[in-house]
Amino acid sequence: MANNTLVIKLGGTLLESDEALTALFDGLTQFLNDSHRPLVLVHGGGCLVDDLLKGLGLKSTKKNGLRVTPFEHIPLIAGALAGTANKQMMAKAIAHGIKSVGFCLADGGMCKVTQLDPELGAVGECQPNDASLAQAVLDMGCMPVISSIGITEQGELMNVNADQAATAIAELLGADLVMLSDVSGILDGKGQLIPDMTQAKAEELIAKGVITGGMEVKVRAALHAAATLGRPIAVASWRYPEQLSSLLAGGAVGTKVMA
Ligand SMILES: Nc1ncnc2c1ncn2[C@@H]1O[C@H](COP(=O)(O)OP(=O)(O)O)[C@@H](O)[C@H]1O
Ligand SMILES: CC(=O)N[C@@H](CCC(=O)OP(=O)(O)O)C(=O)O
Repeated sequence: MANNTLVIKLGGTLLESDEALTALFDGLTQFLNDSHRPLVLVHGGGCLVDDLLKGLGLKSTKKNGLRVTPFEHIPLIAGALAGTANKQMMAKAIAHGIKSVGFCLADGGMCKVTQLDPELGAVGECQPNDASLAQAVLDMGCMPVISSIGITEQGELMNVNADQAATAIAELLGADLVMLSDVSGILDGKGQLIPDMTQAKAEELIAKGVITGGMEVKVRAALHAAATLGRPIAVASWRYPEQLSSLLAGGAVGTKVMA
């Protein structure tokens, strides 16, 4: 049987606008009604973490797009991502009549998470592991809503970049992957949308400093998923929900990342 599961990664800045979040869920509801495809959401929430840490007078830095996460910050970050962000996404789903279940990467052993680099602190690297819980939830007609908090085999909480988490979940389920961010796709040095992205082109633009920070992490994650899943990964905006059905039908919206 063909697997037509779709994983959508939602960038956290979406949570800063209730209007944009509602419009996006209107589009998702329409998509679910029209296509009846199993849908999984993986979400970020970096902006919520920024606000929380700033409010508490704590400094937070990023290294190559990844948040340096001192172990004393991880309970707060887990609260913002697996708590606030996850439940705000679920709340919007429920208000749209979409039955959903909120998870982190550790639930049911979905993903194996290990510490990425001691210099980054409690930052995790994520591998797909056990699909049975997510699949059972999809088979029940519910939508998994997954945050990027993971737990190591030693029982330590880890902060995983949400693009890397979405890639692992798409690989776990053999699903299509669409990454929705606050930009219309990958942009060139003049701010113009690049319709197609390959590994070679990405390396060139990263070396030139055109693709930086969070987008560098996203592009590398998308290239990884495109290679392992053998299909293009879309990077597009959550700002234009009216383009969602065309995008989800494989139309030319945003950037198509190919291995
Ligand atoms: N070449 C590029 N094209 C588009 N965005 C870029 C590029 N280089 C850096 N960026 C930055 O990457 C951001 C998107 O990454 P990120 O903030 O991690 O998004 P999200 O939270 O949606 O995952 C953009 O808002 C932009 O500031
Ligand atoms: C390690 C790391 O960088 N973790 C991210 C997790 C959240 C995230 O990726 O959120 P967005 O998708 O909204 O950017 C962070 O702490 O910001």
